[in-house]
Formats: sequence, structure tokens, C-alpha cells
Amino acid sequence: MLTGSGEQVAPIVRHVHAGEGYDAVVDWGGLGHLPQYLTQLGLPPRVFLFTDSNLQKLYASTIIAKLTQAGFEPQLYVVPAGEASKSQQQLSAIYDWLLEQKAERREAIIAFGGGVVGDMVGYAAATYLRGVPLIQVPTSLLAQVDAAIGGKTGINHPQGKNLIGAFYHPRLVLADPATLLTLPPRERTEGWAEVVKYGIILDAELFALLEEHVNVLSTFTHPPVALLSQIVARCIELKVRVIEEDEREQGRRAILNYGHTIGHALENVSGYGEWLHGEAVSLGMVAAAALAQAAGMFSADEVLRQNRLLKAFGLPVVYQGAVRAQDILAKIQLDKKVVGKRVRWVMPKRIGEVVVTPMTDELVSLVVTGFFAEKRP
Ligand SMILES: NC(=O)c1ccc[n+]([C@@H]2O[C@H](COP(=O)([O-])OP(=O)(O)OC[C@H]3O[C@@H](n4cnc5c(N)ncnc54)[C@H](O)[C@@H]3O)[C@@H](O)[C@H]2O)c1
Ligand SMILES: O=C(O)C(=O)C[C@@H](O)[C@H](O)[C@H](O)COP(=O)(O)O
Ligand SMILES: [Zn+2]
Repeated sequence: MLTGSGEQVAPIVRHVHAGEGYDAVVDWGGLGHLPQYLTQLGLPPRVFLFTDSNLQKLYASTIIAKLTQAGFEPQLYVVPAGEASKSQQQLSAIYDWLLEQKAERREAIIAFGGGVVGDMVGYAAATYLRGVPLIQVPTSLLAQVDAAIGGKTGINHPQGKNLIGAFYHPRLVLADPATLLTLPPRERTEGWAEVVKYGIILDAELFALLEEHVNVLSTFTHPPVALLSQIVARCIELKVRVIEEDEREQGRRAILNYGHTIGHALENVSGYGEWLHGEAVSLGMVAAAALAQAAGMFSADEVLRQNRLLKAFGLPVVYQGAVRAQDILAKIQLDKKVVGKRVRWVMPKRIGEVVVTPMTDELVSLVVTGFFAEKRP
């Protein structure tokens, strides 16, 4: 594909050995070829296109026109943008609409959007008629590098993040990094948290690459087309390797949850949507690194390196707000990694390597209390 900057970027395809087996494709400008990608899957012409209210304005008419020209019959459903939509009420409204449409078992659902649309619509696809074909077309950085990959779908519960859901793999993931050019700055920034996460948990080289290019990556003034596609593809590769080994998080997959124990608790306690997922994960990684350092597992130098990179991307590294440490400590008991009532923490040992381990309640309490001590902006 020839991009606006004149750079040539060939599509990068990773076949994923999970679910029924499917391709995760990174294709700059690939959204324009969505009908061709769908045609290759041999789907019936009627497709159910789900997106959110922001993306509808930017992309819906173009996608619908392209699909229609190619002989598809797209039916559009729009959810309100934002984390609050990942709810039982929205899900229920989706089922009602699919039933009104008399959607059939072989007809596909397309989740076009960020992680909110991907998770919720993915769960609807997993459960409607016990499962219909799902196509993930992630449009946010966070969804392209993480949410659309690996088959976790679900919604939030008032008590905790993603507590209701299913593992359900799509028939295709089509990530077009050109869509990232319309992402607002805050939403672009939050996506880098999950990219930094991959560096810490699995890939010291990726971490160093991010350190080298953070200025150009964080501003997007001159979108680094090839580099961006390569980073998205690298993150997909790293995640796919983990999920191919441990699809349903019986063990190793838990490493992908680095920073999420506190991050998810913060998202819930502060009210879904106040902190974007990536922002909460950034703070969660800072707190987790502090915990690992306090336990003598992670060096002060590496903690500094992690936090410096997060900050350079414009991510929060100091908690400023009104949440109380005791509420976070209570909420982490509902973390999905709890086994035998013990929270298991993803703890960095060095950049590129983590372990999953319980930590003492005393140390957790000390670090979390210090982290959420009242700080005003
Ligand atoms: N399933 C998983 O493995 C997984 C992994 C990571 C995160 N998640 C979930 O993903 C969600 C966060 O995803 P997110 O950060 O993408 O949030 P999101 O879906 O709310 O998208 C962020 C915002 O960006 C807008 N947006 C998205 N793409 C755009 C584009 N190309 N142009 C303009 N605006 C665009 C959306 O309308 C929204 O307002 C959380 O619910 C999180 O729990 C799931
Ligand atoms: O795919 C995974 O596994 C992850 O942990 C990726 C996370 O970035 C993501 O936020 C995921 O939704 C969290 O899963 P959960 O099981 O903790 O809800
Ligand atoms: Zn996440």
C-alpha cells in the first residue's frame, strides 16, 4: 500500500492458531479493502456492522458504500462512545436489535471500533444464537495492539471490569493503522500504555525502540507510517505467541495483565470512563513496578526507565484524584487472577521479563496506600 507520506507498506499477516484459526492482518489503508477480505471468508451478503457514535460520523457512510458496492447488505448499529457502554443494558439492546433483524447463525457481525466496541460486540457475537461469525476491525491503537487480539470478549459489571464475558475468537482481525490518524490525542496516548506493557513483559528490544522513537510516535505530526505498522504487527505477534500457548489464561497468559490489577480497580472505583483503560494501566504499571521494587525484585533504575517512557508518551505516572487506597485494596480482591483468595501479581524482574506471584498483604497495602495518598493536581 502506498501511504499519504509516500512510504510503501506491505500488509503483514499473522495466522493465529486459536479458535477456528484466522488471520490477524495489519494493512495500512486496508479498510478500503474490507469487502475483499470479507468475500474471501465466504460470508452471506447481510452483515451487521457495529460501531460507536464517534466512529459513525467519521467512517460509517464510506464503509457502508464500499460494502454495498461489493454486493454486501450492511445493517448499521451504533452504540454511544465510551467505556460506560460496555454494560448489560447495551448488550441487551444489541440482542433485541439482532432479533428484530432476524439475524441468522451464518451472518457475520463486524465490530468496527476501539476496545469497547470490540469487547462488547465480540461478546454479543459469542452468545447470540450461541455464536455467530465475528470480524474485528479495530480502530484505536489500543484495540489494534491488544483488545482485538486473543479472543477475550465481555462487558463490565458494576462490581468490576470485564467480569462477564467469554473467550471467542473472530474469523478475521483487520487492523488498518491509517485509521489511527483520526484518533484524538488523549485516545492515541492511552494506547501506548499497552505497547509499553509488551516491552516490559516480553520484549526489551521493543522497549528500547520505543525509547528511541518516543517523540515521533507520541506526536504524530509526521506519522511514522512504516514504524507504526511494524509496532502494531510486533505487538500482535507477541500477544499471539502467548495466547497460542495459553488461550484461556490457565497460566502464562496472565502476564498480559501487567498493570491491570490496580488499573482495573481504579477504572471501577473511579466510575467507568473517568480514566481511559490505557491511562489506568499506566498508573497500574507504575504501582506494580513500585511493588516489585519494594520486594527487591526490580531495580530502581529499571523502574525509572519504565516510568520515564510512560511519561514521555504523555501517560499518567502519578495518581492525582480522589480515589481512596482502601477502596482499591478492597476491589483488587475481585481480580480475575485471584486463586484461593490470593491475588497473583504480574511482577517485573527486568525489562522484558515478568513473573506471576502472590505478594504479602503488608507490602501491597504499604505500596498502594503510598501510591493513592491524596495528591491534588
Ligand atoms: N479484549 C482484550 O483483550 C482487551 C485488551 C485491552 C483492552 N480491552 C478493553 O478495551 C477497552 C478500551 O479500548 P479503547 O481504548 O480502544 O477504548 P474505546 O473503544 O472507548 O475507544 C477510545 C475512544 O476513541 C474513539 N476512537 C476509536 N477509534 C477511533 C478512530 N480511528 N478515530 C477517531 N476516534 C476513534 C472511540 O470513539 C472512543 O471515544 C476497555 O474496555 C478495555 O477493557 C480489552
Ligand atoms: O488479553 C489478555 O489476556 C489481557 O490481559 C490483555 C489486557 O490488556 C486486557 O485489558 C484484557 O481485557 C484484560 O483481561 P481481564 O481478564 O483482566 O479482564
Ligand atoms: Zn488492557
